[in-house]
Amino acid sequence: MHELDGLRTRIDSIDEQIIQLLAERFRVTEDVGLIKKRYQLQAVDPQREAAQAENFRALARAHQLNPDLVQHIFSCVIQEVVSRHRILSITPEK
Ligand SMILES: O=C(O)C(=O)C[C@]1(C(=O)O)C=C[C@@H](O)C=C1
Repeated sequence: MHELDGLRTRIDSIDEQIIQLLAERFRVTEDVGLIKKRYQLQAVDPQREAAQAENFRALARAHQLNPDLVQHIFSCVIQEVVSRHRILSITPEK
């Protein structure tokens, strides 16, 4: 159906943009991980995460999204970042 195809094309394009931004975010957090390793900082920063959570929820509400859903999505992303930082911290330098 032509009507549906047009909408699906837009969805695919939005999904691609989300993935590009996600990849960019992981590149930035990789740099954060290197700094944390250099200064022997903890992978998790609870204060920073609490501030981010407040911001995510406010942004979600401003965009008429479910704050719990947005929080959940970012929690998954941040969990992956923390796990990468932990691996990086125990990986010997080349
Ligand atoms: O800002 C940091 O300290 C990060 O390591 C990045 C990040 C994030 O992905 O946003 C990940 C883990 C921290 O607990 C807080 C935030």
